[in-house]
This record gives sequence, C-alpha cells and structure tokens, in this order.
Amino acid sequence: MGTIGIRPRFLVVMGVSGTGKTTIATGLATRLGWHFQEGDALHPQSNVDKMSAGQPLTDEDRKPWLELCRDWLSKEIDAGHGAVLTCSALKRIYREQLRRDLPVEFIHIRVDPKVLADRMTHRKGHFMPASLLPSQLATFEEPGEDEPVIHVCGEDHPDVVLEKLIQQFRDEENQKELHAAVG
Ligand SMILES: Nc1ncnc2c1ncn2[C@@H]1O[C@H](COP(=O)(O)OP(=O)(O)O)[C@@H](O)[C@H]1O
Ligand SMILES: O=C(O)[C@H](O)[C@@H](O)[C@H](O)[C@H](O)COP(=O)(O)O
Repeated sequence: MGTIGIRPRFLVVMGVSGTGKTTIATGLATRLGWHFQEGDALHPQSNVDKMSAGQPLTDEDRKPWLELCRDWLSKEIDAGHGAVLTCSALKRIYREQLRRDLPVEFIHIRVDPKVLADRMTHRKGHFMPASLLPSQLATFEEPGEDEPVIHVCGEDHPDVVLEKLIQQFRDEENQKELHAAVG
C-alpha cells in the first residue's frame, strides 16, 4: 500500500492533444507519490519534427514510440512503484500495444472539441499546433467497454478530476477488502 492507502497502479492518461493529460497525470503522481513520465518526451525527434510541421503521425511513426512507452511502464511494474504516463493512445491497437501482457489501466479525459481548440490556441511553448486537432479527433477511437478505462470529464477543474479519481481508487480498495473479509 502507498502512503495514503492506495495500492500502486500503472496508469496511462490518454486522450487527444490538449485534453489535460499532463495536468492530470502530474497531479496524480504528485498526490500519490507515484512516478511520472511525459509520453511526448519519448517521441523520436522525427515524430516531433513531423508534428511541429503540422503533419499527423502514421501508425508506423507511432509504433516505436508506443514501444518505448510500454518499456517504461514495464520497468515501473517490475519495480512495483505506482506510475503514471501520458500518451494519446488514440486507437485501440495502440492501447493493446501499451498494455500487452501488462496490468496497465487507462484514464481517458473527455473534452468538447471547441474547448480543445481554444486551449491549444492559447497554450504556449508546445510543439503541437492547433491545426492538428482535427486529425487527432478523426483518428481517435472511443475505448470499448472491454478495455480497462476510467473516463473523466476534462472540463471540470483539475482538482475536481483528481479528487474524484483518488476517491474512486479508495472505493475500489475498500470494496476489495470487503470482498476479502466476506469471501
Ligand atoms: N481541466 C482543465 N481546465 C482548464 N484548462 C485546462 C485543464 N486541463 C488542462 N488545461 C489547460 O489546457 C492546456 C492543455 O493541457 P495539457 O495538460 O498540456 O494537455 P495535454 O497533455 O493533453 O496536451 C494547458 O494550457 C492547460 O493548462
Ligand atoms: O499520437 C499522436 O499523434 C501524438 O502523440 C499526439 O497525440 C500528441 O498529442 C502529441 O504528442 C502532442 O502532445 P500533447 O498531447 O501533449 O498535446
């Protein structure tokens, strides 16, 4: 158990560009004392150059990047330390690649596209241009019920999102303890 009674989890905070992945993932890592990795920092330079030039990535571009993301998760799982990674994880096959043989869960942040466009236009110091938002939205595949995904509303204040998530983690721990005691 961690310092506030929550077992280590291995989370990918996902969603299209501008949904607040970095904001939520760093908030969770800070509050829970877990390790954090910015998925954007694992992109090969060729991917960053492509996105900076306003070109969307292809499946082939994303494959080696997703493998680096999975490697990071795998190392954290071996170490047994709670961990949070940001990664757009737009398609089901990408999410399958990330969690292949690993107990990885996703937190999907939903935000209205109009709000996203506004956020991306005002965000400073980031390589991702707002012009790539339509291709992000077109590529995105809504996670299925069979995928290990928690959905959150990214239009709430980040503190509200974080409180709800941590409460959900606590509730799940309590349910497990109850089942163990009864069963
Ligand atoms: N819940 C939120 N409400 C309002 N603005 C937000 C929220 N989450 C993030 N932002 C802002 O939106 C922009 C994108 O957030 P960021 O965390 O970088 O998203 P992502 O990592 O998904 O691209 C930033 O300027 C950030 O401050
Ligand atoms: O798969 C992709 O097309 C990219 O990973 C993309 O989804 C990601 O969003 C960018 O790296 C920009 O970074 P932000 O998501 O932080 O805006």
